[in-house]
Amino acid sequence: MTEAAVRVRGLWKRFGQQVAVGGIDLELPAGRFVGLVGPNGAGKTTTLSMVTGLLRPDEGTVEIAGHDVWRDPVAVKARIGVLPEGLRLFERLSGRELLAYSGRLRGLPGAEVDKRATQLLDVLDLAGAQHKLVVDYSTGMRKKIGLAAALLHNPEVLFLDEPFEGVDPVSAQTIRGVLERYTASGATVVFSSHVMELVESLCDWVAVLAAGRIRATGTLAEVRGAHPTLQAAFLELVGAHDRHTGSDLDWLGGGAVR
Ligand SMILES: Nc1ncnc2c1ncn2[C@@H]1O[C@H](COP(=O)(O)OP(=O)(O)OP(=O)(O)O)[C@@H](O)[C@H]1O
Repeated sequence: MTEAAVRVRGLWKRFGQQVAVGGIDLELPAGRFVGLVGPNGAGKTTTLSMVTGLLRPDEGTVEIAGHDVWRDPVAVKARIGVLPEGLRLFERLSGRELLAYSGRLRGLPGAEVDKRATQLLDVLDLAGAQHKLVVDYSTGMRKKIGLAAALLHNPEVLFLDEPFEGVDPVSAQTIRGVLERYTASGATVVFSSHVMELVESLCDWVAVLAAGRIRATGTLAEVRGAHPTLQAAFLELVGAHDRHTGSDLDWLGGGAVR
């Protein structure tokens, strides 16, 4: 049994009366492609923010590769890469300058940063736009340059919050290829999504979150159980099958003006 990449115990976060994360225990195995899935407002972003040291929990602990996120932040930050939701980048740098800056900030020698940046820009199909300012990048290009910056120091664990949102199928395929290559080398990817088909096709390990609590964890096959798809299992786990489907919106559609 390999060491857990991420170990979360008793994690809580409240925003006023709102419980965003209500006591999460979670062990994410190393070397896996892990999907953190849940409906809107389930607490995925809040959980990932606490796990990566961006938001202080009210209660609970998080360890990454055996290091406590809040007691040993430098060791943790050296081992992780993060592509957060609503990624903020230095807009007035070019893509290449942004990578040079990230690499030097991580303590990599200049020549190594140059080499890795060239390779990442190439693989992510950004070589042609490397001298363009980030402010002029499209949504997909921003995700890709953010991913390159998060990978440059070769982290053990990569956290991605909705990495495919706003990304066209070609760029999504490119990102996917890079992530598959990365996990094949033994690294761990943890990404959040509410797109079940994507999680089902990419992940081999899944944690289902709803209303701030973990509803199921395990391999894709374990979480799917007897259901034909992860989507069907997910709808049952989050209790969505009970929800009304808009049958009382009797005024909607048909085009008739009343
Ligand atoms: N800074 C904040 N202040 C107040 N409430 C917050 C804050 N951040 C999150 N919340 C609330 O906490 C809950 C969990 O939000 P969170 O963004 O973690 O969910 P999510 O699963 O990432 O959702 P989505 O898929 O829609 O991005 C929601 O009810 C949200 O309104």
